[in-house]
Amino acid sequence: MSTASHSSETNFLPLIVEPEQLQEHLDDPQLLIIDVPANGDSYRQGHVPGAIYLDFRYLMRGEGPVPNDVPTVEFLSRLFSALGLTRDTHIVAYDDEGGGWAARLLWTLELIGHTRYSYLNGGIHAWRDAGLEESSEAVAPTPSDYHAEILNPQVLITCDEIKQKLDDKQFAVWDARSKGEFDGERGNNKHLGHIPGAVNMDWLDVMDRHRALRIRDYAELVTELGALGLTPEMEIATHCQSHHRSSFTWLVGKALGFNMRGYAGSWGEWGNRDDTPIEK
Ligand SMILES: O=S(=O)([O-])[S-]
Repeated sequence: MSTASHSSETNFLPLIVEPEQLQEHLDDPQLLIIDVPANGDSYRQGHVPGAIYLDFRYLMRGEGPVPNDVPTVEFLSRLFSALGLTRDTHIVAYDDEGGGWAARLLWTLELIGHTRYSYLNGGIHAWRDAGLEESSEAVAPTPSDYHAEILNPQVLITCDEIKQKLDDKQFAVWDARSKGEFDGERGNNKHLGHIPGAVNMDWLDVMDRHRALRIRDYAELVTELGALGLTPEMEIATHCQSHHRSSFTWLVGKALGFNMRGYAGSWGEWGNRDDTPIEK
């Protein structure tokens, strides 16, 4: 069995890759394109040529008090071996919903120290919008022997850490849920509302609906986030209900140069405990 180590350092594609850029690299042997759609039929209907399919449910633990938590390292080792990850693989992830599940995959890779990755900006919608060729042929992965360990634990933030940091002026919480959930008017949790001091920018508002769900203009986003009190110097925890939508805000924050951490427990944990402060 191989031992855990960070991925190779140099990336041949940027963090956020455009369809045309990806197309130029489709034949690169180090490239592993992963389609992780919200709707399982999306892959069958058409995917980027050579892309393999990943069921998004494998990115969460699926059991225990916080089912949306990170899977065990044993599970992640099996998962990434089945997908064929090696230290030199450059992963490009995308989905059919503007980046939520793709970003959860990339966030998980960052957590295990595999930083050779990109997000296909806008996912399959942008690929289609660019008029590029699609395939409907299923691609089988070539398994590897990948040994996962949590090598970048700071990419994750826990409930207790957030509680301890709430009075820290250099710390902020970006709640990626809808306004209704943030205001405590919607949700199926024991307690509704938000983390005290959190700011709300819905993940959908980060996507450009006129540009096939690509990430909106960076300068505009930085200005809007700044107006909410989020700046690149701060440590920012982001969450939603189960760290799916907020994986995308984590990725976008990272692309903008912010210091982001993902709260995997999210409101599924915070809103169902009795020892967490809540504001409405
Ligand atoms: O998108 S979600 O994790 O909040 S259900």
